[in-house]
Amino acid sequence: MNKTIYDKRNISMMMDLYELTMANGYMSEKDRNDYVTFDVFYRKNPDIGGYAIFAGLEQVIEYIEQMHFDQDDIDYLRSLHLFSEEFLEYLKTYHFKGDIFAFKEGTIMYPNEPILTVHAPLIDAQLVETAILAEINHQSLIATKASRIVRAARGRAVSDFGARRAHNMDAAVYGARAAYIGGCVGTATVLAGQMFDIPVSGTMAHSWVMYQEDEYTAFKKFAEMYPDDSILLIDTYDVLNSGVPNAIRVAKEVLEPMGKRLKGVRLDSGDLAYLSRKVRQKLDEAGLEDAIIVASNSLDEYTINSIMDQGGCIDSYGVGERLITSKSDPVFGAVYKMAEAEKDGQRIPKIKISETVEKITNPGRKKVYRVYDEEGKAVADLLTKYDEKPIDTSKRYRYVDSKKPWKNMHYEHYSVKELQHQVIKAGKRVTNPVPLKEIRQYVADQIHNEIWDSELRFDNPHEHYLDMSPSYYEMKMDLLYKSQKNNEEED
Ligand SMILES: Nc1ncnc2c1ncn2[C@@H]1O[C@H](COP(=O)(O)OP(=O)(O)OP(=O)(O)O)[C@@H](O)[C@H]1O
Ligand SMILES: O=P(O)(O)OC[C@H]1O[C@H](OP(=O)(O)OP(=O)(O)O)[C@H](O)[C@@H]1O
Ligand SMILES: O=C(O)c1cccnc1
Repeated sequence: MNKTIYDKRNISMMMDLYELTMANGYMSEKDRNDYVTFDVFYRKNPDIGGYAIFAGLEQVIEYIEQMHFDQDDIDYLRSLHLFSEEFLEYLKTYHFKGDIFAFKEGTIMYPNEPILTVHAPLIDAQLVETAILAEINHQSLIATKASRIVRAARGRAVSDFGARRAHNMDAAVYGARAAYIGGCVGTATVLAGQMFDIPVSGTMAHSWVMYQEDEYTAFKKFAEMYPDDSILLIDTYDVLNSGVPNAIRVAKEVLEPMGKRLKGVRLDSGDLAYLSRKVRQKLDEAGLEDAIIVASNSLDEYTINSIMDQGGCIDSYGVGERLITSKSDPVFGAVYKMAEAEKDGQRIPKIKISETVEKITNPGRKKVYRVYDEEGKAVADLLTKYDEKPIDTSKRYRYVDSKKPWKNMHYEHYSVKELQHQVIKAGKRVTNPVPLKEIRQYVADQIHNEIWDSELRFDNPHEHYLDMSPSYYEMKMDLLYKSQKNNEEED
């Protein structure tokens, strides 16, 4: 079989040109083998929500481990007339040499905390920026959207129907992965099912009904072929006057004589709350109480919430375009910022100052903890310096609320969990891939057991606290003060 351009491409080249032009420049830095630290973080939750889900880590690890440049790549880069021969030679044997620490995939996360940290020689740390951000931004966005949609469905199943509306094939397949992590029960996308062991399912398209001489024949042929698995699309002509009566007739005339039950029907247009109630009534009257009603048509958490409020009788939602593109808020916005650089054996914290307070970064290598109350609810996240002594939870702990730093604040009767774990050591993975089902369960467990309800609500959710240890806060303030002083001296 011919290899397509998709299979032949070298994903190591999936980076912005400036990563390479900077790396080429770093070749002549005498300290280029010293380590630097970059943090990945994001600034606001999608859809003005109260949380997000960290997804895409496995693809980051795979990218890092495979990094290499083939002769074709070197030839192409040479043709750009931007790079020294020394740099091109260096790329020929390139592999990533640094360390990566990250939240476990599926961890609930909040703005402005380091969800992934790269600690690596300067060139290595720079080259991986684009791919890390692309993977984390995409899958975290879709996992978060899926989680919102699944919660709106209040226990009804949600399936990913998005492939055809995704921005391309990768977006469809990795989007299906992320949607499953976020709580979808499965996907219609066969390649995603095959690649990631996600349950696949489906119904039928309007073309099946339109191609046959009439709706009844279409339903009959399908039911004969798939007697255990027929979900009949009932809205091609007239849901209540034709679709439902034909579905009931097939259940009675075709399936019952085979000893089978009709699995269900699908609605794909009209007022889904009203129609589903009517359809339910008619199916029940015909003794088909166990037949399910699937609904689709440009659904998202807002329409599903509304349909649920209206008493819609829908057992399963198929959600496509608004999930796979996160249509209502399509940019996750995670960034990659330098936090620290080593020079002559000294660790120097770096801070990015901005006129906008939200854009001032959290400097230095750090640790991030989730703090739990006695009931196991996550009350806050906490940043400390990397080398602070471990937190002794038998004692009350003084922290700084960075929005109200003058207040004297303490945690009492609490426990903590460190959120970052090493996933790459000297360029090699040090954690096994986690089965997707486990990641999905981990997300569900946090949502059901750990997260405050006030963070889960769609309107005006509670903003999760990001606290700081006193010495971390002091270090940040000191850097801000020094940088202001330097600026004043320059003026
Ligand atoms: N009862 C309902 N409450 C809230 N939203 C609904 C309800 N029923 C359907 N919707 C949503 O309203 C929108 C209706 O869109 P649209 O007008 O395109 O559908 P339609 O009437 O079925 O037309 P078409 O046949 O072209 O799909 C969809 O996003 C659908 O999910
Ligand atoms: O609306 P979404 O959330 O994106 O869900 C996927 C949509 O894709 C299909 O429609 P399409 O018109 O592509 O094909 P069809 O003829 O099978 O309805 C399906 O019927 C859904 O309406
Ligand atoms: O199986 C279905 O019903 C389906 C799958 C993808 C898109 N729309 C519908």
